[in-house]
Amino acid sequence: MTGTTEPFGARLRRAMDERGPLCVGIDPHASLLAEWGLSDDVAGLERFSRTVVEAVAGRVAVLKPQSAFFERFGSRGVAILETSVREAREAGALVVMDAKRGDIGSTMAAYAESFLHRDAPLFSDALTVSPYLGYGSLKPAVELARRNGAGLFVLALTSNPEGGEVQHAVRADGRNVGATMLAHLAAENAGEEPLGSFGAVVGATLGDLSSYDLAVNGPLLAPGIGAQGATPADLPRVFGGAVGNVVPNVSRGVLRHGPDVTALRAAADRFAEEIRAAVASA
Ligand SMILES: O=C(O)c1cc(=O)[nH]c(=O)n1[C@@H]1O[C@H](COP(=O)(O)O)[C@@H](O)[C@H]1O
Repeated sequence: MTGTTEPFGARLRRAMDERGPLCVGIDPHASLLAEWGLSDDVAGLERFSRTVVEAVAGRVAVLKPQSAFFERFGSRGVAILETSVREAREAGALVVMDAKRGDIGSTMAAYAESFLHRDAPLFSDALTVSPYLGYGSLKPAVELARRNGAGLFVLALTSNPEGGEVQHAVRADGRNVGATMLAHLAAENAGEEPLGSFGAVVGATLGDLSSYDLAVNGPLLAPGIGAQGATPADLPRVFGGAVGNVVPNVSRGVLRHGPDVTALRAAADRFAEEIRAAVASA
């Protein structure tokens, strides 16, 4: 299969192999707009996003716009998000929309239509979703993603210290909630080659995860490198044998080098090289 009907997992595997697995976040924090000498308004947002796309969309596998920073500006911010998604995809990057959606099934279907329907203005290659209304509540998103060659990243073991109170909670069967989400994803991706389209979010900050079965036959989006303290060198220790399926995300660690396009590119290239070396050493 070719084009957008080819499953996300296959497209992602190819992009990771060709470009390396780095995912750069487009996170236009107000503080970064200020550091870049931009105004905290729609014009500043547009300049910021355009610059990031121009700098890295032609060289990294994945760009991950964080929707909240665009929604902050209302409909005009969302219009810029639409443009960023389109331009990043045109430049050859896959786009993971970081909107962390999650709701009861019927409403989840509408969220899925917003990001995973090919005719939607915000159609993205994949979407981050929260399974904490129950993994089954995500079913409409799973089904629409499958039909459209898109993917999901399900929050399983998040990078923030507060996540443990939910994700480490132990169920009656002795398995914790995060591990349960990983097991659902492994079932979703069973038999898919070269890689399933349903990934987990697993923080790079979490230390040794050897008690978890990370072999979900899908990508593992790993935020936490850079500003949250993890480094590329941590990846083999944290992810063990699953490190080859890890998509490490760096947002502020790259973005703080802007607004100069060359400096942003150089920062992304440095992370990409450190990640390549770390994965190769595993
Ligand atoms: O889903 C995510 O991307 C995500 C999950 C998670 O567990 N932790 C986490 O930091 N993120 C996102 O990853 C990005 C991390 O940004 P930096 O800390 O600046 O690299 C932000 O956009 C977060 O919203």
